[in-house]
Amino acid sequence: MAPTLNGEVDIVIPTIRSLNFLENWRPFFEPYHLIIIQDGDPTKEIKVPEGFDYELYNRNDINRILGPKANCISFKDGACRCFGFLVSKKKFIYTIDDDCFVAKDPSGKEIDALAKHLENLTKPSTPYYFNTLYDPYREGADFVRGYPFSLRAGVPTAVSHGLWLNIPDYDAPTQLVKPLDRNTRYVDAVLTIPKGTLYPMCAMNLAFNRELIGAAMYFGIMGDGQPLGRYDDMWAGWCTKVVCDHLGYGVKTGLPYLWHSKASNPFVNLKKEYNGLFWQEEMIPFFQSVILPKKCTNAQECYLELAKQAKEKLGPVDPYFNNLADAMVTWIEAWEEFNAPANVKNGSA
Ligand SMILES: O=c1ccn([C@@H]2O[C@H](COP(=O)(O)OP(=O)(O)O[C@H]3O[C@@H](CO)[C@H](O)[C@H]3O)[C@@H](O)[C@H]2O)c(=O)[nH]1
Ligand SMILES: [Mn+2]
Repeated sequence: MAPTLNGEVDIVIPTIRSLNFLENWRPFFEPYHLIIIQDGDPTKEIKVPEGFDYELYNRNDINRILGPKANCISFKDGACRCFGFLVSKKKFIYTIDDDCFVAKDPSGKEIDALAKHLENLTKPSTPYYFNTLYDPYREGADFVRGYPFSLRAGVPTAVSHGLWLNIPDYDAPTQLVKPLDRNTRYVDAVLTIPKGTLYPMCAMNLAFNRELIGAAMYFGIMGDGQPLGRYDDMWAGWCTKVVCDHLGYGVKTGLPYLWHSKASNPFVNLKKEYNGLFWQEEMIPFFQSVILPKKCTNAQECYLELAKQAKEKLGPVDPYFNNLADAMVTWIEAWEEFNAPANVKNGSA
């Protein structure tokens, strides 16, 4: 059974809408602390349903707390959520969108998504050799015949990527041509993504070990004033995967599911994503060819090296990547300020 670990988990929610969805999660989220990032107009009053333990930050708070470094936190894009990762002091983060609800498994039972993520994160991963029965650490499963005993201890899990029933995480062109597509397929599986394989990470239903990989879970500069939006989680997913591969951590995908209720507007999304649809053809090969030096032994060091290589290799694609690489460095400066053991800053609003 999944551990509760409520003193060790923060739930981070970016929002431009309302937090009514929390009512649906009440039995599952009430024991935990919420960090809410209110995006858009900071003068708008946002209601948090009674009984939840939370801290809330709007743009004015972010500017006040980070000063000049606030320019590494996006405005008018879900990427703003990474401010919550920065100010958290917990070991684990679960981040979820405000249009996501509790899904049911095929037996009709409500899925406790956070509990399943914690189970994924507290059990090892197997990135070096694929187990054909998927997660060998699940009850009722094990390593299959031919699985080397030397690899059966696995490696620490840094990221748990959950999936979505109902509205799938499509890009704008796919949304435009398949507006009625709904995901009804519940696949009862958790897989470790093999070492050397990238994946499109979605932040709608995502958990990670902040101590292991938090410094690399930066969502970039997107949205207002930038030529790119909605690639926040993709960028963070590519960065964290290459860092996990280098440091020997695992990334899992599959269970748990949640119910994604609202399709964002595909025309608006197309405008935001437009450059990314071209640039991803350069970004992904870049990440596929990144080699991090042996001297990088933690997420911060890896991330600074990644920023350097991104500037060198992607800067010529578009000047945007020079700014993104600079923002990555600013993020690490902020991360070190907030997370230095001797200098733990109180980020409370
Ligand atoms: O300007 C904004 C826009 C949105 N948010 C908050 O971010 C999440 C996700 O937004 P939304 O539901 O509109 O987007 P989707 O297309 O369904 O989600 C996917 O796009 C990803 C890329 O950003 C995202 O991670 C995916 O899940 C909601 O909570 C919005 O309120 C925002 O803060 N600012
Ligand atoms: Mn959504």
